[in-house]
Amino acid sequence: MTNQNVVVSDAASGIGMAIKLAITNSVIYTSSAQKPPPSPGSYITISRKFPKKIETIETGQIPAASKINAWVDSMRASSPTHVRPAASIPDAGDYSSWMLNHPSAIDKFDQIIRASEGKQIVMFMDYDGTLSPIVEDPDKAFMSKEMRGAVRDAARHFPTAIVTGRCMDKVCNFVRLGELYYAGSHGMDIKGPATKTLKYKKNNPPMAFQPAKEFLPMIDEVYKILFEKTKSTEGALVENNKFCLSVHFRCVDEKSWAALAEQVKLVLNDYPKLELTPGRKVLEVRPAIKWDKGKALEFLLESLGYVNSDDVFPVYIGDDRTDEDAFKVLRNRGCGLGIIVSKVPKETSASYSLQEPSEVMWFLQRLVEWKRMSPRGGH
Ligand SMILES: O=P(O)(O)OC[C@H]1O[C@H](O[C@H]2O[C@H](CO)[C@@H](O)[C@H](O)[C@H]2O)[C@H](O)[C@@H](O)[C@@H]1O
Repeated sequence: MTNQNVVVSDAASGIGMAIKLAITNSVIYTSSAQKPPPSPGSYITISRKFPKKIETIETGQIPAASKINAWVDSMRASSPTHVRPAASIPDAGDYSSWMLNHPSAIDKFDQIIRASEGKQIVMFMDYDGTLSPIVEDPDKAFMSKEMRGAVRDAARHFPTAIVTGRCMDKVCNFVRLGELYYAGSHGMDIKGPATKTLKYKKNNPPMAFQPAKEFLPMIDEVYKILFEKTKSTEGALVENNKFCLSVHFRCVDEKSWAALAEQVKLVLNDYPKLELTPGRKVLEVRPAIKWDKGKALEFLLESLGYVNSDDVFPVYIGDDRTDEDAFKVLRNRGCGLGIIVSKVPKETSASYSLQEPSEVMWFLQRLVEWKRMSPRGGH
């Protein structure tokens, strides 16, 4: 284990202790020794539970062929267009028994509302495959006007965050709603709403957090190398998501997947501080630090002042493997719930399911309608 990638440090430690994070140019200093002079209004006070430092993860060396095959299988399995026999999904069982364990969040809407009683609902949503349908060209993954309206309405009543693998600029361009919290690059680029005052909160202090800032030059370097190495593979696409990269396989002939994955891994062998994770017909290159969508969810909850699990009911909706980190956090905290967006049985820590983005929209609309009708009139 190496500590070279530590970007957050804290002279004082202690669970649940209130600290002040000084935000300067999106760098967070948590030790008074390192802090630049305070400027008014540039602090957020959060009750912290975070590690003193964000540790790196050992990524190991050249993977065996079995690992490449596992990635390829995983990418194939998470494809919505790939028809698979239920028996090929380990431990998932068939669809109906899977649905017993992960019932529709629409069918169980009343049950969900009862569970949230007396608590502040906080909405977390993934972008691709959750708010926008999966399409071949990542630059054309637009969300519909109706979906934008549903998310806007949700944000009027509940703190609402988008947690995505996309870089901040891209997701903001797609969503175009200033009243949301955003966690781009798989939670490695967090910012609060541009809108000054929201209904559910009197003050919205400026918020920003970039725990992998020091990886920027490395990510840029690897982007250029991967771009060069993969350009001869028809259909391959490397997307720069600022703190992460996505190598897209969706338009590559499946027969070439293993070779492409091998090529990517060979490049990564020279960068042990980066790791590879499979997604929906994509291999994600990420800094090997202990920070993910689950940590981003915890950070946002605590920044919003919801330290106590009894006061808050976080709802996280997502469709991808990277969303599992957030589902696990909710499961372990024993508060709120995870909703997986999937038409097929999947191994998941989510407790409910929705089939596709149109159902996500419906769920959001129903939630807003319920809030409007509730006795406290949307508070
Ligand atoms: O965390 P997310 O918001 O789900 O982002 C994960 C990746 O999503 C995008 O890729 C996926 O959607 C594309 C557009 O529909 C699709 O072409 C691709 O096959 C999917 O993997 C995005 O392009 C990636 O950068 C994100 O990391």
